[in-house]
Amino acid sequence: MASITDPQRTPTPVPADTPAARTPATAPESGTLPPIDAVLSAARVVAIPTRTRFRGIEVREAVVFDAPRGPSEFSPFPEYDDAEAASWLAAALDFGWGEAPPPLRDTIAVNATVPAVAAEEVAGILARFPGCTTAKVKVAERGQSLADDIARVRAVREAMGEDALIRIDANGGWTVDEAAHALRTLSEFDLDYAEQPCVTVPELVELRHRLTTGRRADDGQAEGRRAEGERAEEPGFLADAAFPASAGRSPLVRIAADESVRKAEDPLAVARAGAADLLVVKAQPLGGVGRALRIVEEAGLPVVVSSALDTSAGISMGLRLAAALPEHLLAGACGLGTVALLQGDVAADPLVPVDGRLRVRRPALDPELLDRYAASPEREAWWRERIARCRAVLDSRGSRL
Ligand SMILES: O=C(O)CCC(=O)C1=CC=C[C@@H](O)[C@@H]1C(=O)O
Ligand SMILES: [Mg+2]
Repeated sequence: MASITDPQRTPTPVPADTPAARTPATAPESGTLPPIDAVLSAARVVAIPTRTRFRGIEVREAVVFDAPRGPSEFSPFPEYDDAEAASWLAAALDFGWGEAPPPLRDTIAVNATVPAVAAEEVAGILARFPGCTTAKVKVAERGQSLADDIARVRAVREAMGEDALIRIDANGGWTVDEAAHALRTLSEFDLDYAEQPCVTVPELVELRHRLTTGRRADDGQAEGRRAEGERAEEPGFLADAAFPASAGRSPLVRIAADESVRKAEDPLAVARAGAADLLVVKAQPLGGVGRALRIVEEAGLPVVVSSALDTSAGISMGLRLAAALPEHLLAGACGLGTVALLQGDVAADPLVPVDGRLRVRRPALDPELLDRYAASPEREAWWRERIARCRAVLDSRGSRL
């Protein structure tokens, strides 16, 4: 990323519930990144247990900033390298010290997010998302089977009723063959879309082709399975060589790209390749609200704004992105209700769904909660060093607010 400058941005009033009247006394000169000392002195590191294991995580660590423009967050997953994590820092600095684009709406509908839990646990998870009429269900979890996925999706359909929209997210866990088979099987649940069913853009292209025509692009033999995939041993996964032709030209189920946007060198490649019907966009990995907006506008595909399992500080960044999107590009409920999956939060009035929606706001950080969830001194030091290294990466890229 050469720059996170957005000359189009106009100053926006800080929403009422921010620690507001805080003048941007420490705000940097327009465009310049805030000094590292100011960034570190605004930082608090928290470690918040999840209610249920989610993408292998049982404790969510995050840095939250008590920044001049309001709370902000830096929470790349620990395994990400500095080059990738630097974009998350750009986003945090942009939201905490820069100007956010003006919101076009006051509330955002959100989906319930259902981790890869046993079917019996589904109702308990959904109860944390009151009023949500869309659910996103994790599937293709390592060590589980398609039968587990079907049982989980069925439990969601039974709990939410026929009118609910159900999406699935495979996090790239399937080969093309596995995905084609799984999506045909899951089509009885009338899915809204399937998020990142396979890892690569060519795989997504092939899958979309197959879901549209019922045939393989090369009309050849079944491809090999993902070598390390435990699910690969499941009988019947290759029984799809003659995938039944779908009627007409629309795919059996829409394909959404997530990792192919947020982890790609070129976040627009997936749209250019015609590999997805819609995009899932996240403000932190894409370098901030302004940059994500530009990517969405260039891609020209409908989007769902989603969380990175952030605290309310990071969720407010995602909300601001969702609130700034042109209406025709917003593809339904956003994946921003995930504070409900955490055991606690950094705000006394957290951004959890009410009547299936979140109000667009930046809740203040609560000092008592920051103390309660403070990370250990070792983890605190690790995150502070990470911030300094990522900040150096941004300097080397010539990044600006
Ligand atoms: O989109 C949602 O409903 C919630 C957010 C979500 O699913 C994710 C958050 C954080 C990490 C990701 O593995 C995961 C995703 O893949 O979309
Ligand atoms: Mg996803």
